[in-house]
Amino acid sequence: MTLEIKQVRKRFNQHVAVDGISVSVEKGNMFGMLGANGAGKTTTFRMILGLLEPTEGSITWENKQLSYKNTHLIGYLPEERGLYPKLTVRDQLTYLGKLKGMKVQEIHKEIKHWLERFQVEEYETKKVEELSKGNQQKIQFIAAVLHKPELLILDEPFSGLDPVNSDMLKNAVRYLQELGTTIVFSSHQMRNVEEMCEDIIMLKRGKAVLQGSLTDIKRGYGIKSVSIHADYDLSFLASDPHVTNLTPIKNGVIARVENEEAAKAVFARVAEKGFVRKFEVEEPSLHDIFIDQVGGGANE
Ligand SMILES: Nc1ncnc2c1ncn2[C@@H]1O[C@H](COP(=O)(O)OP(=O)(O)OP(=O)(O)O)[C@@H](O)[C@H]1O
Repeated sequence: MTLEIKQVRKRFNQHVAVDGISVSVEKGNMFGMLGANGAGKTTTFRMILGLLEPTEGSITWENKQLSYKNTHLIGYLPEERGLYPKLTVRDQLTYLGKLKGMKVQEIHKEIKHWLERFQVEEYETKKVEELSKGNQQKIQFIAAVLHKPELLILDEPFSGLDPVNSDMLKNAVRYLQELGTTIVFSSHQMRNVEEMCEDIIMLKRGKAVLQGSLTDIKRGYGIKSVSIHADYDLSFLASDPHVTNLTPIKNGVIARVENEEAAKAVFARVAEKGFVRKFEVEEPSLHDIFIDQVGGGANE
């Protein structure tokens, strides 16, 4: 394991923001941290970065205690973006690269590479304040990865980006993962997490309510979504004891059931009524699981 968070608690006066979480992330993995607003994600990131001290527990990177002095190892895209508006993109990135101990020549090589990758070469000599919000976000991302960190922490990296820029950033994150970077990110957009992460933790008021491989979580999660198409009215399923929620769709319904046994019982019922055109049991989406576990707050 590379990043090891063991039984970490963080208390602010009487308020427990993170309540005994343990997380292990292997080298080169992409790990998703989920939770509603105020669940404790940013506090956990700040503890990983050594900006906050855990009240209890430990955080290690390759078995060594992490501290703010390890910043060359870590890249961080904070949730609250902050660049110097009056500086040009090149001066800004050069300044930040120097803080990470990079040589100017190396910094300029990396700046060129990243500006080209993000198709914003023409902004190199522009002031940050002249850039759109989405383009500022790309620059801030570059600032986080310029020094080729081993561990990359991204707090809501895709928020506020249009679909094209969001894909561009996702590809950049995948590219860094291929180079061996360990990546931890938070997102309220469940689809992004489904697309990108192998393992996740879902926090609720500082506690882990779900944790592990995304595939196992989905497979093992009781609730299933059943898509049913038939030529007759399926609204009678709304009162079926096995159906917890029924949504009409074109040509049929989506029924939520607790488990496979319930799905079988529903199938028997609809088959009894007549010909079933489609009966498909799907794993729940991460969005469904989030709503079920955390009770709202996922922005899709
Ligand atoms: N410095 C602080 N002092 C006191 N309370 C704090 C401090 N920082 C965070 N908290 C509290 O800790 C809890 C967790 O906050 P945190 O910012 O970690 O949540 P989050 O999961 O990142 O939320 P969001 O999705 O809104 O960014 C919140 O209740 C917050 O008010």
